[in-house]
Amino acid sequence: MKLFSAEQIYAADKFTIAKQNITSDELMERSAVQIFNWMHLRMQGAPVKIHLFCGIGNNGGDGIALARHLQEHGYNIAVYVVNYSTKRSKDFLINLDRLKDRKIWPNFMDSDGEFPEIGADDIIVDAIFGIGLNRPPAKWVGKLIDHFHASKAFILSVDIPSGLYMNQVPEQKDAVVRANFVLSFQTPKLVFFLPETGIYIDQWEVLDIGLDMEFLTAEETDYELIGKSEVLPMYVPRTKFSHKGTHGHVLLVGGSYGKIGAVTLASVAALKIGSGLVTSYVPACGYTILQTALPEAMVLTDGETAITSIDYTIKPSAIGIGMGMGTETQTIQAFATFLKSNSLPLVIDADGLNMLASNMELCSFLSKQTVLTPHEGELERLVGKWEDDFDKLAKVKALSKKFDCIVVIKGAHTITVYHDKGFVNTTGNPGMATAGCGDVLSGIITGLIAQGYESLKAAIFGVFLHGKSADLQIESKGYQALLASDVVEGLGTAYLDLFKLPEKPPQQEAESQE
Ligand SMILES: NC(=O)C1=CN([C@@H]2O[C@H](COP(=O)(O)OP(=O)(O)OC[C@H]3O[C@@H](n4cnc5c(N)ncnc54)[C@H](O)[C@@H]3O)[C@@H](O)[C@H]2O)[C@@H](O)CC1
Ligand SMILES: Nc1ncnc2c1ncn2[C@@H]1O[C@H](COP(=O)(O)OP(=O)(O)O)[C@@H](O)[C@H]1O
Ligand SMILES: [K+]
Repeated sequence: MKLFSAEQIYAADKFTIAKQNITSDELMERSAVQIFNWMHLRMQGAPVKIHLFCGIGNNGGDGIALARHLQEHGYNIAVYVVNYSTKRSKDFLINLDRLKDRKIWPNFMDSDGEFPEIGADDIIVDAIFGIGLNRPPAKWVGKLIDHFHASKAFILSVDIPSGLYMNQVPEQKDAVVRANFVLSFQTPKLVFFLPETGIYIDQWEVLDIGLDMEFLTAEETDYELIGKSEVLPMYVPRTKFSHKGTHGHVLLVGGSYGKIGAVTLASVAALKIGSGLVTSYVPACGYTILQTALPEAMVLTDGETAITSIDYTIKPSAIGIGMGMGTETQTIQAFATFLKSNSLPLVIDADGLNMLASNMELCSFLSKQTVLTPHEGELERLVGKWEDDFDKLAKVKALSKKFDCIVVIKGAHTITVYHDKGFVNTTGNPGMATAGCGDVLSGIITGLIAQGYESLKAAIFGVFLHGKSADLQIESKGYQALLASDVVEGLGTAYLDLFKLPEKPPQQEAESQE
């Protein structure tokens, strides 16, 4: 699913209005009806108090139009106009008149007034600011938002939590609505998924307001959200007459005394994701461990407790390097010599990234489209400190372009960046914040590349399957008990899940609840 910028959404509105020969007010009405239907389906006329806080732009207009529908269906509403500016939008005014025609008089709030009482069991509809926010909200609006939070009422945000920008991190962290639920028009927003801005959203859902599909399909976006429908076309099935040689040979180089587990986890993940052969290249202290833990893998050794040179005669189809490798001087030398001579597809993780960060000149020797899989700590060593999430993404894009590499920024929503484009993952859970999960990911990605997946697809698909496996595993194991080995174990079911159809089509599901 594409993640559009505010400019693209405004352009889509304009295009849709012209093509479908409707007015902007009709588009607003569609949006409001969609929100109303969503609420009505769940509330079934319940007499809960609904406080609608509406700004004076189009987001406010949506809220005012919604208030009319709620009132027509007998809901218990209170409407407030958050009068932060005198520049009211045309469609806001049209809807305000319609509300007044029905004898509904909103409370106009400004910097002087008192805030209304809101009960903990009430519902707040947040329609103060939408995607048009372009400067910090006034102080009193920030206080109103504090008042929302203090009430403990359920907050439903229209389109985007008020106070969040589309393309930057908010300056005042407390002047942003923390939404329990966001109903986002047509597409989710990038800020729902970034660590500094995603914290304002518990749950979200997209409402289709019928923006022109032709326009949306043709429009290129900087970011894409990766779900099942995006990765399914990437899947390459096995053929009947394939054999182990068909599915690639992974070479994993890593491990040091006390950290042989890292390369073991990567090796088993590479096998589980489907590579035909796996060779693990470890210091001698890891030989027995690996051969015992993983009889399916072949083992090559060098040095006693850390790798001192990387020499082999096998012909791997992809190489993963760095897991638990350490950063001893001789290991760095071996790593540098290896990079200078290697032209095979490569994945670099953990200490491989640390060695790269302290010797950035080595980046020019990376084979084309090398996959780097840093967590934020490793990333900072590579690109330096960033000001905020947007600055981080800009820095990563610059790195990707400079060295033609793919950067997998690991996190709650892992983002795979290649040149100017980012792919935002939707699977995974906090159970994965446990030792070794990153090693598993590097084994998965290397294993997919070895099987013939292009490096970018391997990174995107691998990140998806890694998170999906963990999502399926926590259903029986819970968050706390999840181990990296469980994520490896679940890879088979993650593959199978790709082909699972929803039990009922969503439409039917919705109808049957009515
Ligand atoms: N395609 C869509 O997604 C549609 C979106 N609609 C709604 O339209 C919204 C966008 O509406 P607008 O562009 O009117 O913008 P908003 O309603 O988000 O913002 C209000 C206006 O206030 C001004 N403003 C921004 N920051 C301010 C601040 N801190 N203090 C005072 N004034 C400030 C801006 O100039 C802006 O025009 C969407 O979020 C959505 O709710 C729908 O009504 C129609 C279709
Ligand atoms: N809260 C979370 N939600 C989703 N995924 C997570 C979360 N925390 C960690 N992960 C995932 O788990 C993996 C952890 O990797 P990493 O930090 O390198 O661990 P390690 O070095 O122990 O292997 C990454 O793929 C990351 O995206
Ligand atoms: K809002």
